Amino acid sequence: MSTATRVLGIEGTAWAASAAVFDSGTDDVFIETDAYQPESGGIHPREAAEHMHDAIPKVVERALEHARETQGDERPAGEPPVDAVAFSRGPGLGPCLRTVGTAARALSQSLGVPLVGVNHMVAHLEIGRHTSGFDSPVCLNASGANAHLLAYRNGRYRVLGETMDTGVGNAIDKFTRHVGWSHPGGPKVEEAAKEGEYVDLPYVVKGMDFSFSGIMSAAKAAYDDGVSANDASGGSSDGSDGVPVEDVCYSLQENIFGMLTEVTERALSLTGSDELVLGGGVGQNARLREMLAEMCDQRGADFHAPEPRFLRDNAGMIAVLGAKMYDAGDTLPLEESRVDPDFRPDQVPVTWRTDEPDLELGRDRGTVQGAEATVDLEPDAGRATKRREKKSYRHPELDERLRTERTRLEARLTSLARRKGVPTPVLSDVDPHEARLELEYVGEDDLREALTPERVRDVGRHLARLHEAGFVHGDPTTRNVRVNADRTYLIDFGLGYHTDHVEDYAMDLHVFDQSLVGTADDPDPLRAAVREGYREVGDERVLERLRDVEGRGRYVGE
Ligand SMILES: C[C@@H](O)[C@H](NC(=O)OP(=O)(O)OC[C@H]1O[C@@H](n2cnc3c(N)ncnc32)[C@H](O)[C@@H]1O)C(=O)O
Ligand SMILES: Nc1ncnc2c1ncn2[C@@H]1O[C@H](COP(=O)(O)OP(=O)(O)OP(=O)(O)O)[C@@H](O)[C@H]1O
Ligand SMILES: [Fe+2]
Repeated sequence: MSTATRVLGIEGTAWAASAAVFDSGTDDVFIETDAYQPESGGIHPREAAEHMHDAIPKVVERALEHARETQGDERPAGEPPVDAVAFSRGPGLGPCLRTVGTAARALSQSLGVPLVGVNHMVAHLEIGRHTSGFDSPVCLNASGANAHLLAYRNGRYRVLGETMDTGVGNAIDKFTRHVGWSHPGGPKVEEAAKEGEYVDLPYVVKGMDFSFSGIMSAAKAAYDDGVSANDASGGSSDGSDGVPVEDVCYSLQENIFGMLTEVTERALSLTGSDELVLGGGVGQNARLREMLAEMCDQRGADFHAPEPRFLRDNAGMIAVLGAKMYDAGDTLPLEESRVDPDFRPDQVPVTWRTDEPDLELGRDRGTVQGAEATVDLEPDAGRATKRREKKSYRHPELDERLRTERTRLEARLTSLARRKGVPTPVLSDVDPHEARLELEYVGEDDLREALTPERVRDVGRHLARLHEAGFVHGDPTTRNVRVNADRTYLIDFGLGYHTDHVEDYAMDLHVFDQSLVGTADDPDPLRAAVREGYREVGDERVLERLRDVEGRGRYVGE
């Protein structure tokens, strides 16, 4: 008797009407996809749902035919060709999800097998874990409607960082619509970029979060009017007065993928993981893969990108995760099988993993590789020397700009913070052109290794003090706080800036919050503590805005 599990997967969250069969015995994944192609503009939810309605029965039939043909002797004729029907429950476009949900329920009934409800974004991640064989990777999901970093901890995939506005593919697609190219835009930008040169565009990261709206408006303006920070060029090759479209495409890729690579490196540094997998349709982009591979290579991490058929939306990933869930007994009663357009990956109880990774978090000595810098630590001499090394994955012009700017800012804000009563290292030397700082060695441990509610409350007070003084830290993570028996120091101010916007203050707290979620087994008491500390010193409106930031449905849609 065979112990292999066979699962039919169905995917239809947006554009891909797809069915697949996964056999855990042979590891074979058969995928049949019928893509929806809008006649003009982007994806129309109703039209897409009609496509699902027409195409799903056909792709399912072909997948089941394949299952029957390869059935072998273990499954007597007359028995169902699969053990379960797995389907994407969300996130995605409501009309599409409902159409596919109905089809999946009907199939589960007619085949007489259980239903498995899969989170599409977790499937994007798990397919990479499956094909890489990695134990506990950080995952970058770069898809159309989403962009986020996930890491497993204590029974959940935690969101370490994410887009504050649109998904990465949707951002690119909006630009290509603006220039009149057909959907999807990603491959066309990739092609055009091959002929492009670098022009300055905005670059926005906040800890492990990031935003695309500023860069996309700037890209459109550059294309329309030639408004670019270092504009010296003439007309564009296609008749408008702006920057040549190839240059905009090239620079969009350099900045957007540079941002994604930077936040990914920060997530590796924060979690202590040395494995990365990529997921989502934008992962098919060769430049993004090149940047991630180079970054991983330089920090000694392993990088895996699944083959393209597993990156873009496909039912193969739904079938593979469906089989793991089925084997764990994680099936879905019909009456609870409602779809959820806003289904977040961190809502999913991870039933199919029993292993808890042991992150090797040790006390740092000698030379430490942060996400941005190499730091020589000499506790006995009381000195830390920080160098922002060149990042070869980044365009040299952008790289130079970021390293110099951040070194200057770190020097200035580290000192300013101390004057405002927040413990920080004393600065003894700074060289912005070499991107080098010499600082006092502070604390005994990173907060990450010594998390207590008291210390976290301290951080809340410290952040409030910075905000009262009109600036943000920019990257307050549990690794950028140093602690000893009686003090809690903030370090690494390179992403800080002056601002009087409540939104920026709330984001600062949100970044710290997400790092707690990413590093603590039981983050809730700590999350409460940071708010208590903040409330003692800071403005209640910031905490109110924080609730808004958290409540924003940033998933799906444009
Ligand atoms: C919820 C679900 O419906 C959604 N699916 C989705 O976005 O489809 P996906 O196949 O993962 O990604 C499609 C996106 O991937 C982009 N894309 C495809 N090839 C690309 C390339 N070579 N370079 C850049 N982007 C590319 C497209 O422009 C499009 O925006 C999601 O996963 O967020
Ligand atoms: N002044 C200091 N005193 C003691 N330890 C320090 C000091 N500065 C840095 N470190 C240690 O080195 C690590 C990396 O430093 P830092 O955060 O400044 O670099 P980074 O590359 O910006 O890192 P990341 O982006 O990952 O936070 C810190 O987490 C801390 O453990
Ligand atoms: Fe997707």
